[in-house]
Amino acid sequence: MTDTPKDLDELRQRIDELDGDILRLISERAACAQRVAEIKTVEDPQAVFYRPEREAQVLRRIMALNQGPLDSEEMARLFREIMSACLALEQPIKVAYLGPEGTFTQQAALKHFGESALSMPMAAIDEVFREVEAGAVNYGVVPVENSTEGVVNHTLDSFMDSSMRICGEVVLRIHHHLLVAETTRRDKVSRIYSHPQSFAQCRKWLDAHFPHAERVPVSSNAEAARLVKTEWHSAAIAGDMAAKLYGLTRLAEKIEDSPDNSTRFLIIGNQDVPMSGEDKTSIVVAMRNQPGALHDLLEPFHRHQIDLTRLETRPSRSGVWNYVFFIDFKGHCEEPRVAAVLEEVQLRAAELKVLGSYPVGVL
Ligand SMILES: C=C(O[C@@H]1C=C(C(=O)O)C=C[C@H]1O)C(=O)O
Repeated sequence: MTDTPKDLDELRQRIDELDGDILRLISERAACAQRVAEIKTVEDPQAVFYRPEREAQVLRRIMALNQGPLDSEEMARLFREIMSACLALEQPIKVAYLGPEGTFTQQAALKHFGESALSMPMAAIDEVFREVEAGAVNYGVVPVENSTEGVVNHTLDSFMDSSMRICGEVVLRIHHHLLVAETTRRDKVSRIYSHPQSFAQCRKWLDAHFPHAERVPVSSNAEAARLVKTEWHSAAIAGDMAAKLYGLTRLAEKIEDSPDNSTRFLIIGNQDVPMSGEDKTSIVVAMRNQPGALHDLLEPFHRHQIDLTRLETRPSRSGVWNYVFFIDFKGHCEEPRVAAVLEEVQLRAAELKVLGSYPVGVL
């Protein structure tokens, strides 16, 4: 922009011009993405258009280039939607998530794939796995750990019986609100519905503000929001998606006890994701039950200076090995250093399964 427009009319004219430019550029970008899809289809008629590593690179580049005034995350969010719409031109991506509609998992699915994805609620985590395995959907989204409540065991257990790969991760800041309906008598709230995890995450706030209200655990936050619609003396603890879905208003906002309450979700699919430049790998390892087993398992990571980001233990269900370890670490299995560690672990372990290498969550 050479000279600064001075009055409102001029500014609005300039905005119209810029919108025209943006429109033209987005259309040109969409045409390029369509062309990429055509080339992919010629190479392989069954080609998967969605490329997690490429999308992560696009978003990271945008964040690095951004100079404001919008913050980088906001800018990446806009580009996330542009990519989502471009991809949907070819085929809207189908994503199964742990439902019902209005849960944080749906929010995570849309944050990762954008609003043009078709998201389908499933009743349980193993159903999400089954839908992906059966090819009914392209990907699945399941919660795996919460910063205050810890690991989601169902998800880890599902990986033990499944051949699904991890294709990505997404971290969502979890904000809980106390929600009421238009008909709720706000001064007479005597019952609060929520998911047990959300109750746990808001326990101190509830003790301070609603010590006498009955806390009724239900299967999801969205279910809690639905129930509130029918009862004048009830409130729900749930997030923005559920509030919007059921037309509830916030009696109190962000009532979670820990201000950086977040949940990590995994994207599961049946694709091996190439390197993006900033990746993580997840493995599950069964060790023989003998003294020093955990030390033997971790020693190669230490020696090759590989950063562990998570270690979980689950009882093995086979009975032969007592415990299995879920390990996340920085790096991609195609990197020589990571390949070397995995080879060593393989020798020491009773069983090793690489669940996937995938881009570190960008948004
Ligand atoms: C265009 C491509 O395909 C898809 C669309 C992308 C985009 O709009 O930038 C990026 C990765 C893929 O999910 C590609 O592989 O480059």
